[in-house]
Order: sequence, then structure tokens, then C-alpha cells
Amino acid sequence: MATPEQIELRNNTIIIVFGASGDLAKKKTFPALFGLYRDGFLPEDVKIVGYARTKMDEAEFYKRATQYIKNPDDDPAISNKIDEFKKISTYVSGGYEDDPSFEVLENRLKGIESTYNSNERNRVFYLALPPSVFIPVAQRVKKYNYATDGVNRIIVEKPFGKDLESSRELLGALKQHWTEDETFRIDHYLGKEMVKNILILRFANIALSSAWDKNSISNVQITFKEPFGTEGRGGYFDEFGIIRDILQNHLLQVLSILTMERPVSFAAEDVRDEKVKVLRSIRPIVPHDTLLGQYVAANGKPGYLDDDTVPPHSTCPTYAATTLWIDNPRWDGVPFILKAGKALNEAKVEVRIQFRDVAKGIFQDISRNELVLRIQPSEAVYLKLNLKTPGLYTRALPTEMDLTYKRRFSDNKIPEAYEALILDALKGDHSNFVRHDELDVAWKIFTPILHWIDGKNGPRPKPLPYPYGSRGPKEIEAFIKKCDYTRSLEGYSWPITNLANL
Ligand SMILES: NC(=O)C1=CN([C@@H]2O[C@H](COP(=O)(O)OP(=O)(O)OC[C@H]3O[C@@H](n4cnc5c(N)ncnc54)[C@H](OP(=O)(O)O)[C@@H]3O)[C@@H](O)[C@H]2O)C=CC1
Ligand SMILES: O=C1O[C@H](COP(=O)(O)O)[C@@H](O)[C@H](O)[C@H]1O
Repeated sequence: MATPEQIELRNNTIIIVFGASGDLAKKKTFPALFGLYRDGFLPEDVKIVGYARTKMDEAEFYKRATQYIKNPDDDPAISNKIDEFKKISTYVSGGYEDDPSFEVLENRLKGIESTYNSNERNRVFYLALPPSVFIPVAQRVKKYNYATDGVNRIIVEKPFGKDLESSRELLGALKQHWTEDETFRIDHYLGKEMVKNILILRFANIALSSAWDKNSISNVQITFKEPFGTEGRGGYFDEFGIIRDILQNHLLQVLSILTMERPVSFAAEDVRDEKVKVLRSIRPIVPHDTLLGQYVAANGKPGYLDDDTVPPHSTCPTYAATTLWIDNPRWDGVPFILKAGKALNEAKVEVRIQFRDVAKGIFQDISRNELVLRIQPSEAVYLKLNLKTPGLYTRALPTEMDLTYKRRFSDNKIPEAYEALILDALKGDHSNFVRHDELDVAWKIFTPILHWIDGKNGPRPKPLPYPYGSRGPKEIEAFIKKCDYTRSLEGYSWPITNLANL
């Protein structure tokens, strides 16, 4: 028999979005809810209630909530669906720390539920809010808005804390009101198609799984690049920095799936048990294995410190590279480089697994094999291989087997990460959410380096400058070389190599 947490919510459900006026809500949460609604994945007769402090009428709320929904060709069918979506949505304005506002919300929820044909009431509370108000909201929702005859779920966003201690405090405070089964900690990278693909790619392909260890793999890079700066989010960002924003959560999650042992099943606890196990084998990061950067004005674009919302002289890193070491028999000695930066030359997130050299002898100057998982944009898996150069002589040429999703699966829509995760939460499936012990061990790995950056044990380290729109600090080349990364033969270019250049 299904336990309450495994129940799929099919009807009598309200989704309440706190922080409905914010950046995340308008860019990701509402478009994802719309995508699920349009495709018939939300519970029957679902209702959506936006909640935030901002006073606005429903017209303004609808404008904000639907402004990022894509309808490039003005398709009337989608326009009609957007109109229907507005009809199932409503807005309540109220504070996050004042009790009467939650009573007002409760009356609105009861009003909606009074039309139900049964006593069942399911409520999903989505906290698209800054962490400073997670607890006051979680506590008041439990007190005033918890449905007694149905299922309650709470979805919380990252960052969950600023270090090990604050994360434990937050976890403890939330646990007083919400059980682990009711809690869904989102890391939206776990909802991305290519991240979900890693389990299949690794464990359903014997050719790959047998080469998946220190004997075959030299080094691994997990890279996040964004072509824009903190524009408008400088205040938030400066408090957290790139490590808390991207590495400690998104990239570490990818790393854990990439390196864990095979789980007994795809069940949430089996997968998360294995992730925790490998995370526990990772050494805390040290300054020697870390490179920090901060973007400066270039190409007509402002530097980080030119942002009015950033404190003058801030040393907050907008770029970071760190090498992680896993102390277990599979990965002993293999460097895992996590790199992330804002205001770089392109938008790209990828995993690059570089294999070891083949024995020399018949080969002198030969490129290494690389398996690349391009998480975004344009999802792809490609394997860099050496082939014989076409022609009348024998020479190895670097090339690749390329599985670009757009070409391979032309009729298959790849869901947005938030669509996949909200649907999982409605189904009660925790597999792609972060468990409390996963979070704890993730903070253990990163807390020492974060305290060093925050100047807790001495002067704050000064980040290396890099121009807006560049590839990051120039020192990164030497940093990855130190980890045994070697570039492909000069002259190789993707997708077409001109043999005359080799
Ligand atoms: N934006 C993004 O792309 C992503 C964001 N996240 C996470 O989602 C959460 C929300 O992010 P985002 O929407 O960008 O944040 P916002 O700064 O836009 O905050 C969301 C809403 O919360 C309210 N708010 C803002 N600051 C405060 C404050 N100091 N005290 C109380 N309420 C406040 C505001 O609503 P009002 O004043 O109307 O009440 C605001 O509209 C964060 O935890 C963030 O880390 C995660 C992934 C991506
Ligand atoms: O969590 C965050 O992620 C976004 C990047 O998300 P993506 O899905 O577009 O890759 C990042 O811009 C933001 O700073 C961070 O908080």
C-alpha cells in the first residue's frame, strides 16, 4: 500500500507559490506550472495561488506570471491555454512573518476548497523565496495552512544555508514543522534531462561502465559557464558567491551521480544512499586546490564592482575552480575539477571525462579519448575517438561520435528541469530531490574553503581579475594542466576538421 508521501496527487490540489513576485517564480516556476498544465500533467481541477508581499491586482499578477511563457509564433491554441491558466490562478498579498496574513491565505484556500466534492484537501507549498524567510514561512504555513484531510508537501529552494552550521540550524528548524517525507529540497540540476541521463548512460552500457574508474580515467571537468554577470542580483549574489550559488549544489550533485556506485534500484532511497556514500569519501577542499576570479569591465560591459547593488571593494568570487579528490578504490588519485563562472564567453554546462593515454610505441602524438556530456544548451553526448586519417597514409586523427539530441530525437520535447521536478513532487517521488544527509555532507566538503574565502581565519583571498566575456582568469589553463588535463591535437575542430590544418 502506498504511504502518504508516495501518493500521486491527482485531484483536490492547490499549489501555493510563495515569492510569487520574484525572479525565480516568473522565470521558472510559473512557466513550468504552465508547461505541466498545458500538457495535462497537473492534477484535475488544480488551482494555483501566488503569494508575496508586493501589492498588485490580479491583472498585474497574471502579466508577471505569464511573461516568460513562450509562444513565439503566437499560436492561438497556446494563447487559449494561457488564458485558461490565468483562470485557475489567483494572488494573495501578505507578509512572511505576520500571522494575520496567513489567516487571510487560509480563508482564500478554504474558499477554493469549498467547491470540492469530497473532504480530501491536498496542498503543495512552493517556497520561491530567499533563505532568510524559509523558516518563518514554513512555520506559519504549518500552523495556519496545513490541510488536515489530505497530503501536504513543501518545496524549498537552494541555497539551504551558508555553511555546515547554518545548514544544520535550518534543517533542524524546518524539521520541527515538516517531516522529511513532506519536504522536497530542490536542486534544479537534478531535473535536467542530461543529468538524469547519467544513471542510464553509466549503468546500462557495459562498454562505459567497465572503463569508469581510475584505471581508465585521467581527470574529469564539470563546467558551468554563463555569458552574463550578476546584473540586478548583485545584492543576493554578494552574500553567497559562485561556490554557494553553483558548485556546492548543482555541480556537486552532478559529480555525485557521476561517481557513485550502482544503486540496488532506482528507488529514491537506494539512489540517495549511494550518493551520500561517495560524497562522504570526498576530502574537504583546500585553498591549494582552488582558483578564484572576479570579472572586470570589458567589451562595453560593466565589472562586478560596477554593479550598484554590490558593496565597494567586495572580494566575492564570480568565478571558481576547485579540484575534488575521492578517497575510495574506484577514484583514488583522479582529480575532479568543478568550474563555474559568470560573465564568461558563452553559455555552456558540460561534463568532460578525459581518459588516460594509450601506450606510446606505435603512436607518438595522439589525442586522448574524451566523453563529453553537454548538459546545456543543445543536449548532446559525444565521444572523442582517434581514427585513421582518410587517405593513402596511416595516421591517427582525433574525431568524435556525436549524439546531439536535436538531430537524434527530432520529435522529442525535452522537459524543463522545473517541470520534471514539480511533477515528481506531485507524485511524491524524492529521487531527484536532496536528502538531509546529502546536504550535510555537501556542506562538510565546502565549508572550510568557504570560511577561508569569507576571511574567517585570516585575510580574505583576493580573486583574480578576468575580463567580462572572456574564458575566465588566464591562470585556469595552468590550473587544469596541473590536474593532468591535456588538450586535443592542435588543428582538431568540431564539428568539421580540415585535414590541411593537421
Ligand atoms: N532566480 C533564479 O534563477 C533562481 C533562484 N533560486 C533560488 O530561489 C529563491 C528565490 O530566488 P529569486 O526569485 O531569484 O529571489 P528574489 O530576490 O526575486 O525573491 C523572491 C521574492 O521574495 C521576496 N523577497 C525578496 N527579498 C526578500 C527579503 N529580504 N525578505 C523577505 N522577502 C523577500 C520578494 O517578494 P515580495 O517583496 O513581493 O514579498 C521577491 O519577489 C532563492 O532561494 C534563490 O536562491 C534557485 C535557482 C534559480
Ligand atoms: O541556481 C542558479 O542557477 C542559475 C542557472 O540555472 P540554469 O538552469 O539556467 O543553468 C544561475 O543563473 C543562478 O545564479 C543560480 O542561482
